[in-house]
Amino acid sequence: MNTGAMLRMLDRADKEVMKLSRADKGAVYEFTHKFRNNPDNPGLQLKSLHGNSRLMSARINRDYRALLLHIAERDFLLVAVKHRSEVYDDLSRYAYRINRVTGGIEVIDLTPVGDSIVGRVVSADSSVAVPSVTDPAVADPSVADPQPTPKPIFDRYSDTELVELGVAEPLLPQIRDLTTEAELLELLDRAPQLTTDVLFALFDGKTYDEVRAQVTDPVRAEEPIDPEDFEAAVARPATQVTSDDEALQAMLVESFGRWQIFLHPTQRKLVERQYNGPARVGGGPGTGKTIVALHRVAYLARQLPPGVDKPILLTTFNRNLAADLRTRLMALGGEELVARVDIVNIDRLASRVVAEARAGGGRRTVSDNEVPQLWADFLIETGETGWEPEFLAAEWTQVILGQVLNSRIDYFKARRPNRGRSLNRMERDQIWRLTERFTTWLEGQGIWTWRQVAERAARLEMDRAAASSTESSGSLHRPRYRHVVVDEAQDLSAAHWKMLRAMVASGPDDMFLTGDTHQRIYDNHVTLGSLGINIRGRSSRLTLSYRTTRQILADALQIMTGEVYDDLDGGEEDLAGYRSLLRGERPSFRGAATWAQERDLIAEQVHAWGDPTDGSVAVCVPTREFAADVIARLEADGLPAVEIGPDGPKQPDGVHVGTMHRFKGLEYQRMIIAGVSDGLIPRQAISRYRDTDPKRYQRERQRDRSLLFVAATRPRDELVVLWHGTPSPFLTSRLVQRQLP
Ligand SMILES: Nc1ncnc2c1ncn2[C@@H]1O[C@H](COP(=O)(O)OP(=O)(O)OP(=O)(O)O)[C@@H](O)[C@H]1O
Repeated sequence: MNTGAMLRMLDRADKEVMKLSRADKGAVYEFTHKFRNNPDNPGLQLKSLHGNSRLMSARINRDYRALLLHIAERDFLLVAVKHRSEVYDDLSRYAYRINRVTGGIEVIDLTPVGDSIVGRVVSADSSVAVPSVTDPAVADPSVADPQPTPKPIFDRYSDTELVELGVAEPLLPQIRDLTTEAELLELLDRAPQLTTDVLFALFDGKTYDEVRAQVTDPVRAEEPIDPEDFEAAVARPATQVTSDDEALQAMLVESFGRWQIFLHPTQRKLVERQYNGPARVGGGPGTGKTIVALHRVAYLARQLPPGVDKPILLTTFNRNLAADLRTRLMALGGEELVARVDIVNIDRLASRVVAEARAGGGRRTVSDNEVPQLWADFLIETGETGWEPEFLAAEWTQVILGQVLNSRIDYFKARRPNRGRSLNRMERDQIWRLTERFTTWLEGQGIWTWRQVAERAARLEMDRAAASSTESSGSLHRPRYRHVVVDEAQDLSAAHWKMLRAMVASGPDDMFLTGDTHQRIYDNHVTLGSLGINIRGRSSRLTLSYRTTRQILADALQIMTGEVYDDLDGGEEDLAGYRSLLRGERPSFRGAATWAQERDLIAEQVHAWGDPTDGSVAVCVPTREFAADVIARLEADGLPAVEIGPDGPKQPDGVHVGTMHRFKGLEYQRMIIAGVSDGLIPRQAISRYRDTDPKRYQRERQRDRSLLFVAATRPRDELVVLWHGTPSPFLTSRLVQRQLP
């Protein structure tokens, strides 16, 4: 007879466990092991707490008891780890139920709010509302004058309204009494996830309807909920549990990252859904898009038949991001998972395709930044006049290569969005002929650009896919992958997308894309629908940031004020509902008279933080020259400084210093963004397009704004923004006026 049992852990319990001493954690590990082998083991003293209720306790060691919820015959959920005195003291403290909105299990600790020390020491001043991008003037609750008899925070909403949003009913009496942010935080520290999400969003000034649409609806169960069916409830995404016993044990022993174990219900739903075609997950920085992409890969891998091939492609924009994906996927699923996944950055994938077809002809690949200069050289050498090299470079990369145009006729018909001046047929004919001569000229020099490689790879893959559709099944030309997962999707070009589309057969779960157009830092704008990637009806958004504090988010969103962003498919996207449950200091803003003085401020700030050299602090600057200056300044003070290169920081320790592009995908505890001055951010060089090519000007400006936004959303706890001379126009007057004397 099988005496074993299933034991999963509810997400809130792991927070308690992680606070235990090493020895007690070890005891929890022992306990879970024994329990899974045989819950009836007399040493475990498993017993019901509420008479015939589902709530049970079991002995972990002399001091600690496990609080368990009995789900089914031999299926248990570890809901809390408590000191033994607490477990028997007052059982009316605990309520458990199935949430009527999400269908997930919630175990609620009903200890009254208000008596704790936290409630008294957190000052009301530290509350900062996160404004929405479109409405930066959202009321800040901290501004309200304190009343002699404070007004309950949520008195505008009836019980029914709150319950409809998914708030846990047993907490309603306590919620009614909340009058300060400190009390709210204390309550939310132990409230179920959805209650926390809803109350915070309301507190931040979101309307009832916004909260329903942005917070509640994404986690609403699709099927009717039976409030007594705990077996069904434990399987729903809304019940945040360890996925399996091994994960629970691994977490205790190896202190796994929380992200490896607990997905937010919204994240889990997206990971485990079956999609009828390409799906896209958007969302602001730090909302776990990469985490979702990684879990999606693991989920898809679990459905694969056994084999030694790599039917899943996991790709992203650049090399260091791909390396990071590999490390994180390894942490998530080990060798076995990584063995089934091809992890490669997009340009490398394209050059692999080209190399395999021997289509490169031994050419050296040069950076796309060199293209304008190459055009200039070509025009001088050939004596061609009449066109600006800049214009031709952009036309060639964005329209001809960008859209993988096959022929002159295709170019005549091509749409040229965002290209400024229009071209008649004769002009197009001239440009087409010039580009043909230009590519032959490049070939003569033994070079080509990454965009050309991508275009060539796309063409090869499209030909390959066309060949496979005309051949009988079992041919050599089977699609390369069964599933394609793309992170940082906002930065891929049309040619990249055409290549990817051709690499996987259209069908359920073929493509899964994560990305945020607010963080687009390369000049690639696409409409996926026109590239054969139809995400209509399969597009979702994550809104809860796990990385930065509400205070940092609020200021980062100010940087984005007034700009309009696309949704990769011809529509618009905003950051509505973007929020965080973390809190900290407000970022500080400070101007210096000169760059030399600003460097002194950087050094001063790092000293004020206690000179940490463990890689937890970074300085972000606009150019490499500035990076070199900062490194020299810090080193002059005896602080080891490390440059962030294309593959990430050159070593883990020291103060990391890098240009804005390098910060994509990185996270720090504290950061300084320096050189946020007018003329540097946005770059002075783009002002020449203001009159000659306003659309380009707009695009380049948006790109620089996104770079600043990406940088501002990397720190977890503290952010300092510095400039010299006039501050960047991206810093709103509200931010600049906050500067310290
Ligand atoms: N469910 C989760 N539980 C715990 N931590 C999480 C969870 N989801 C995400 N995180 C953490 O939040 C941080 C941001 O996650 P991630 O890098 O996936 O966000 P992102 O949306 O891809 O960000 P960006 O757009 O800035 O690249 C990481 O430190 C990650 O470990």
